[in-house]
Amino acid sequence: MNTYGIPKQAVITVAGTVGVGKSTLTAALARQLGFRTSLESVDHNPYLEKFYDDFERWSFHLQIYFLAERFKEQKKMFELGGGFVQDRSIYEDTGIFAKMHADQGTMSAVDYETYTSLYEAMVMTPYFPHPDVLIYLEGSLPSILRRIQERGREMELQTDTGYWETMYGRYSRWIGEFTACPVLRLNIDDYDVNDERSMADILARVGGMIGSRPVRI
Ligand SMILES: Nc1ncnc2c1ncn2[C@@H]1O[C@H](COP(=O)(O)OP(=O)(O)O)[C@@H](O)[C@H]1O
Ligand SMILES: Nc1ncnc2c1ncn2[C@H]1C[C@H](O)[C@@H](COP(=O)(O)O)O1
Repeated sequence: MNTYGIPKQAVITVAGTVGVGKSTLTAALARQLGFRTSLESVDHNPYLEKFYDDFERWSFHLQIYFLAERFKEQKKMFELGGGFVQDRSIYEDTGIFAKMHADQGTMSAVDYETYTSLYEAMVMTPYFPHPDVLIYLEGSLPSILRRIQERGREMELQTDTGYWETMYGRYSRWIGEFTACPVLRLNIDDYDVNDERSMADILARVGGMIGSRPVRI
């Protein structure tokens, strides 16, 4: 247990829409806590650029790839006994991305069914304890679009703004119904990743939420 009341085997997940600041906050919190990070790899993803080029053709491949990557990360966190800050949850892959593409017809019904049954089989394994706290990052759509712009990933810049707007709306509804673990909602205007006190304040709130609840790993 550290000064924030966060057990050393805890798993904290940072969730939120593309560009909101998950990776940046994940790194800052892990540094402050002395935890490891579990990060999404964009650079080595063999499907992501193809997917942005042609959603219909590559949706299923990409979702299976992300599922496999998340599963490997999940297994690693489990085997190392926790102590991780994780960039994005598996709940978002299924509850936001896969569902959005299935609903808008860029993933076929049969592919979505296959994906969902694989996901359900995976979460039934012992490697899938829920995170101790999920930090949900939120902010205004213009601020988030600005961040996507400034980060400058070509494939995202070439994607229609409507895609990010739809995703933004889906995230807002999704988090309102999310019950898998305790949620700390954090507005992106209310913290500074370069300020230790600001990070300590977030961690104290996380510690308060974990409180005496048993850590699952
Ligand atoms: N607290 C912050 N203040 C200002 N800019 C930020 C902040 N957090 C992230 N950014 C910038 O916003 C962009 C997206 O951040 P990133 O952490 O990659 O988002 P995500 O992982 O959610 O896609 C990056 O250019 C990053 O430098
Ligand atoms: N499950 C996913 N399906 C489609 N696209 C996804 C999924 N998970 C992440 N992505 C995309 C979105 C971004 O372009 C990159 C990285 O996400 P970020 O929110 O910037 O960490 O991958």
